[in-house]
Amino acid sequence: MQRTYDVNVENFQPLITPDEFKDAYPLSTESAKTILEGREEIKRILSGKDNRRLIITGPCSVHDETAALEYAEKLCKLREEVKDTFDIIMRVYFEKPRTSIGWKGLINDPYMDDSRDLMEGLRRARKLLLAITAMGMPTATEMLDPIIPQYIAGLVCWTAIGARTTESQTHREMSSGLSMPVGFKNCTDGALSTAINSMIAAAAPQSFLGINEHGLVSIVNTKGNPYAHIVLRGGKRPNYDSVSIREAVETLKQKKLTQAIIVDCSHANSHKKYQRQPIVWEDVLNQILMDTDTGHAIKGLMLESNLCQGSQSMECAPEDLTYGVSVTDECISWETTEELIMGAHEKIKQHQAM
Ligand SMILES: O=C[C@H](O)[C@H](O)COP(=O)(O)O
Ligand SMILES: C=C(OP(=O)(O)O)C(=O)O
Repeated sequence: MQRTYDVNVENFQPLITPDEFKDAYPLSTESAKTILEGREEIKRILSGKDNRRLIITGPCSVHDETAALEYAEKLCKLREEVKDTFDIIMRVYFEKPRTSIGWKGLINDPYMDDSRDLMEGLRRARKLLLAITAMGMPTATEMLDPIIPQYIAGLVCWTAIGARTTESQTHREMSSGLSMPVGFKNCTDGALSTAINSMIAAAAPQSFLGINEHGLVSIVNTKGNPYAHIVLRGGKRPNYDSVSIREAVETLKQKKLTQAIIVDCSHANSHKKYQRQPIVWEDVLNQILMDTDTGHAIKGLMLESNLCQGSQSMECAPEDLTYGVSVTDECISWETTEELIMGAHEKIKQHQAM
């Protein structure tokens, strides 16, 4: 009889189980300390127990581990310098959600040649997260595939659910079981309601299908994630201005949700132009310095930043790419990043001394 299932599947390639994988690339004591302390600091900031703000900064996507490590080293030093005012977390993004098609990130296609060696991608992602957390740098990523967390989520301090998946039940269920605070982006058209509904769904206990650490397909029963929050990234129009932030605060209040907002200075808030990120940054910083309840609700800022500014096309061979330049969205340079963060640190210090 003609097959009625898997008609469009080319083949299945079994993976090693999450526990075998974690045994091969184990968590060190230093990394465990960074992750556990990093998550606690984020929770304290989101809940208002710590007055500092979060800065989630780093490349739009990691495609070159050497450049990511160089960035992490610089960021570690900066993190130490501004630790009185900010808690810096590094964007270490391996999964890229595409509007239609395109490179889906280091895990999906680590050789960037469409060979799609996911096992190698997972290995490289885990090794990089281990190296970055061993330096003492807390990590942020976007979780897209619902199986991947079993392989790497133990090394992540903050997770985003992106604008393209914020309305997805699968991602809300997954978030309800994740071990770290999860930020839900508003959806691509700018509607807040999808992210607000996500926060409610993620905070609730859920039951769904997943895999356990032995790789067994299982019913996953979760407790709910108490640290789900909203990330404003713009939509049809930017939403970092004080009127938009006020609207978000009022909506969170009405729904009796924690008034904790992270503003993404990139994406639709900057029309994906790296030159506009500093404009958004300064505006949001001024709102924070206003000491109003909207300013207090802004718990963090996100930057897309790399060693060098701009972006490059992936049309050339991977070895011909320019070092330290994004292959996905445009990023600000390291120099601009340092200038923005140091400038904000000084302004907050002066404000506190007044
Ligand atoms: O952050 C990255 C991109 O904005 C996201 O992956 C969508 O990219 P695309 O619209 O180029 O596919
Ligand atoms: C894809 C991203 O953002 P968004 O979901 O807001 O487009 C991202 O931060 O890499």
